[in-house]
Parts: sequence; structure tokens; C-alpha cells
Amino acid sequence: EPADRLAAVTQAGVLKICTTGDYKPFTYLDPAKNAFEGIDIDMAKDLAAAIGVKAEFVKTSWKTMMADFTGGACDVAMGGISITLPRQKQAFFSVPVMVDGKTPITRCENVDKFETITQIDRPDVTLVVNPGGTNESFARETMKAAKIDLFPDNTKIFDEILAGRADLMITDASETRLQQKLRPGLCAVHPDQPFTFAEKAYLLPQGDEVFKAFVDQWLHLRLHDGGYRKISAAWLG
Ligand SMILES: O=C(O)C(=O)C[C@]1(C(=O)O)C=C[C@@H](O)C=C1
Repeated sequence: EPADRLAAVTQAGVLKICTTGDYKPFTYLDPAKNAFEGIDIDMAKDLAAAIGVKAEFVKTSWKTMMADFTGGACDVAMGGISITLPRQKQAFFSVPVMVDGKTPITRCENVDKFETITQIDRPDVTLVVNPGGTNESFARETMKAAKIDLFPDNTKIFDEILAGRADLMITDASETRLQQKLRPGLCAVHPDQPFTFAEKAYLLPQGDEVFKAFVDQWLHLRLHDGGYRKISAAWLG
């Protein structure tokens, strides 16, 4: 009999969602409230409601997400996750939620200095990078000369640039757009023309066509009935 996560989730009465909690506006673990919030957290609650069960969030990290997911820690992983071919070998993805891509963010006085990879990839430039996700793989593939400074706490990483301990970060354009609002002094560099093409989607169990069909249909409806727009506008203004 084929794996049927939709039936298992329905029977359990709970949808378990793996999420990192370190990536605004998609997933953020608010330390004061000890609760997850963000666009994909609201979407996860909506998905659980659509199935007719409650949502339970399971904290993961970019480094351990695939192992946690394939190990059965959760039914779906959500929170600004990019579709990649290595991940696609181990799991299904939903239809894409949005298009994104890698863009520099730096102190505003430096926006003209870091427009191209050639300008960035120099020995006197320090790029701060969060470990374990597509930001790290992009940096390792593209940078030959620049100094790569791994900084594990993604909720504080942008302060490294503001404080002058790093020159820039290269991350998703959506994140650079939000962080330049949250941290005056930081500016996104051409977020409308990112270096890469990447799509965000939700990670689903490998081979489970029934569950994927349900999630895809739910997401298709929310992308067209205003549900997604309403949720994302609440976090992005
Ligand atoms: O790995 C991914 O899919 C992501 O898009 C997550 C990722 C990353 O690329 O490292 C993107 C932006 C955040 O700053 C943190 C993590």
C-alpha cells in the first residue's frame, strides 16, 4: 500500500511542520512569546485548517532540515525554503509559492561597490554567511577570493554588516527588501535583478502523490483566492 500521509495526519489530528524560525518574513521564533510567526507560519496554520487538524511546529535548522524531514520529524517543512535539485532527490516540493534569488545587502554607502560578483569577490571583502542553506552553497560556488565569514545566528547576522564586522551578505531578495526596512543603514543592491533564479515552495514527503496533490490544490487556491496575498501583506505591509 502506498504511503498516505494525508490519511495519517487526519487520523492523528495533527499536522507537524518543520520550520527554522530564523528567517523573517517567512518563519520567526519570537523569543518573548516562544511562538513561531510569519508568512509561512500563517500558511501552515491555514493548511492544517484545510485538512481539518491542528498545526504543531517542530524547530529545525538549515543544516539539519533534510535529515529531520526524511527522518520523519514532520509531515511538511515550511519557511522560505528554496527548491533545489539536491533537495528534490530526497523529497517532493509543492508547486512554487514565489520567485526569489540571491542579492547583496550592504551598508548604504557601499551599494555601488558591490553590484557584481567581480566587485564582491576580492580578498579585501568579507562576506558574512549563515551556514547550511542555499546562501552558503551560493557563496562557496561563487567566491574564490573574498573572505567567507560563517555566522550561525541568522536573526542577528545583519547586525554584523551594520557594525562593520562584515561588508555584505548575499541572500534572498525578499529578505534584503525586508531587512533594509528593519535596519536603517542597510540597503539591498538591485533586489529586482538577483544573481540567481530560485523558487520558494513547501517540502513534502517523497513519493506521496496523494498528499502532494492535496497541498498543491490548496496552495493553488490560496495563490488565486487572495488568501496568500492577505497573509503576506500582513507581514510585509
Ligand atoms: O536554504 C534555503 O532554501 C533558503 O532559502 C534559506 C536561507 C539560505 O539560503 O541559507 C535563505 C535566507 C535566510 O537568510 C536563511 C536561509
